[in-house]
Amino acid sequence: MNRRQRFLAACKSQPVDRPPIWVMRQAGRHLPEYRALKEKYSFHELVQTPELALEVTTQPLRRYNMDAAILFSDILVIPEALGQPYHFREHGGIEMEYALSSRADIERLSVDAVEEKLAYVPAAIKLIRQELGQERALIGFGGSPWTLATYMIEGGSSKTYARAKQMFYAEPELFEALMEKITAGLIRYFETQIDAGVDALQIFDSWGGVLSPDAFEQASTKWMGRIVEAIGDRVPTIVFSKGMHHLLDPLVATGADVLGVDWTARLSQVRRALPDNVAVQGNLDPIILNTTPEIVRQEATRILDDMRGIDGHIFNLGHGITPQARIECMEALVDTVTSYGQ
Ligand SMILES: Cc1c2[nH]c(c1CCC(=O)O)Cc1[nH]c(c(CCC(=O)O)c1C)Cc1[nH]c(c(CCC(=O)O)c1C)Cc1[nH]c(c(C)c1CCC(=O)O)C2
Repeated sequence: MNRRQRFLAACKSQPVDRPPIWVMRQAGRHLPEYRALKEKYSFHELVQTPELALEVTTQPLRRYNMDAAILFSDILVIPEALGQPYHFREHGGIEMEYALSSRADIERLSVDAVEEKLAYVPAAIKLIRQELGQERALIGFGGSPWTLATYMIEGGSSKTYARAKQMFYAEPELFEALMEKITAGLIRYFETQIDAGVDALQIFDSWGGVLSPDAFEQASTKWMGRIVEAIGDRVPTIVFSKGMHHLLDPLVATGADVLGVDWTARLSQVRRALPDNVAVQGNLDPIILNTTPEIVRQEATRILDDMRGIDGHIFNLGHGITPQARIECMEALVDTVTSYGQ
């Protein structure tokens, strides 16, 4: 069983020799070689130039013996392709060029140019696929419609999500019109990723956790379910809804093969509460990677022991790695998981 096969088997809850591992946001600021590239190129240049996206995607694989690569890109390329560009704030966080507020703003968004505007993505995927061969899995991704809507309605990163929630509750028709457009754009985007050669797709529902249970179904999982249905069985799907492991029914109803789980839940309990054919991905607290290799080994082993003998586990963090993560800690993590049980 090679690394790609191990990853794909775990996605389908089939038995594997050990859990496959990859790390959310594995490419990026914790790597000195990424920071060196950022001296020369902007984030947008890295994302939009296939050769540079290939380089950044494969940087973590050269250091760590990971089972899967994740395409280097961002969830915000979809709002950008629909007509709402993004930038970075001086002191962290996202700033959209404007905030959506009226029907006219939403009508102006167009899904027609998604393939053309994001043509650099399949181009990068083909290069990465060539480099990885069939040895390691390649994961494509996008944001969930709800998570993207928060950036689009708030006009950037938000602490309260008040404007997005207000539109959902008080202007349901407007909200639906926006969600229809985002979802249609995402489906076209995911299809181009599949055609270009990704092995699996992850939907990042990073801000699902700010919603009430009923709103979570209406504003988030309903739309993710449409996307999963459109993807069908062409590639496995992973839905990561941060902070939502207490609402497994709507997450299972999306039809996803794998559910991402954050660090606040005991993974074996979540897995046991799920149907046999729904796997879990997670769930080390990312902050542990800022401590010491000894602590990382101890905490990763706790998760591995907890999941011992249970099929359908992809090892990952409970959310993205932080820029402060130490290389020695990442090495210890990957070593602990890849040598487990041998
Ligand atoms: C919410 C979200 C975004 N982008 C993403 C999410 C969902 C994942 C999550 O919940 O963690 C997803 C994402 N963003 C990036 C990836 C690359 C693939 C990977 O290695 O996982 C992925 C999967 C690169 C990136 N995306 C970004 C960086 C850092 C850019 C830099 O080099 O400064 C990277 C490597 C920028 C980004 N993009 C976004 C934010 C909030 C930021 C940070 C802004 C800041 O505070 O500086 C939006």
